[in-house]
Amino acid sequence: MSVLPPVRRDRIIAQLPQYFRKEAALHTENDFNNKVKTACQEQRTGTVGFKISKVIVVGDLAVGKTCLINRFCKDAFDKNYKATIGVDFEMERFEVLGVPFSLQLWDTAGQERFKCIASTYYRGAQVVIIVFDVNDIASLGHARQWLEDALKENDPTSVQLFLVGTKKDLSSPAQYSRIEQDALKLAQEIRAEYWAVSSLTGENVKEFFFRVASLAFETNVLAELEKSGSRQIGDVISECPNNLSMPKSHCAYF
Ligand SMILES: Nc1nc2c(ncn2[C@@H]2O[C@H](COP(=O)(O)OP(=O)(O)OP(=O)(O)O)[C@@H](O)[C@H]2O)c(=O)[nH]1
Ligand SMILES: [Mg+2]
Repeated sequence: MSVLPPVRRDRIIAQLPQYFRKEAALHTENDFNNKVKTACQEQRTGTVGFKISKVIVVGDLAVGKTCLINRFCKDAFDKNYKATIGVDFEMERFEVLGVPFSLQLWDTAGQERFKCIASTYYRGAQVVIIVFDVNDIASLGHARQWLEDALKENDPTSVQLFLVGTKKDLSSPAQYSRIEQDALKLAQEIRAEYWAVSSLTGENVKEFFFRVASLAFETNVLAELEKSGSRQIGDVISECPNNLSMPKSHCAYF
């Protein structure tokens, strides 16, 4: 039997990391959902501790998808461009509110000729991260197409979306604030949470991935609680004679 090493100390999340911009956040609560906190304290998180959530990272070629993942996972930055061919992935293990939780980060190719291979890996994603370069308005314009492609393979109602602008270090404050207006507008329209980062300096990179891990974790725990809640109700109903659809407390049989 293989025993996993403990989660790295710098991957422990004890509090909900805050959003980047209030106008485009998946939610604006200051803390984890109370039901989630209680479930974690009482160790009622079901299978979440064994789960690996799939995250796909998509966007135009050379916008900085690989660098973003490498900055977080390896704390490294390469200034030379090496196109991703097809896909690549990294595993990241976290501990959220004392519960182990893993993200599988799929780095996909932005180049048209590799897109076909990459898109076969989109299926089963819980999180979709659409990346654009804050210095290249065209890459923001293509975000909708990337989203459409990613959602073809997934259930749009259950996917958590993030829109991330990269290479913030190359942009002047004035240039940046212009593109941010457009990015915020798009993020609101597609219901994505917006972030701007620099993989060169590391600005906001860890904060961003901690936010992704936390929101994915929270959603998983809530889904698990809902599932176990409906299972209990379902079990009780099936024990009632003559298919009487009433809760156990109201069932004359007991
Ligand atoms: N200054 C700066 N350069 C960056 C940043 N992120 C990426 N780059 C550079 O942008 C180029 C492309 O980065 P990649 O991460 O390889 O781009 P990609 O999106 O993975 O590209 P594909 O794999 O072809 O889809 C490289 O030369 C990186 O060094 C950043 O935050 N700041
Ligand atoms: Mg790449």
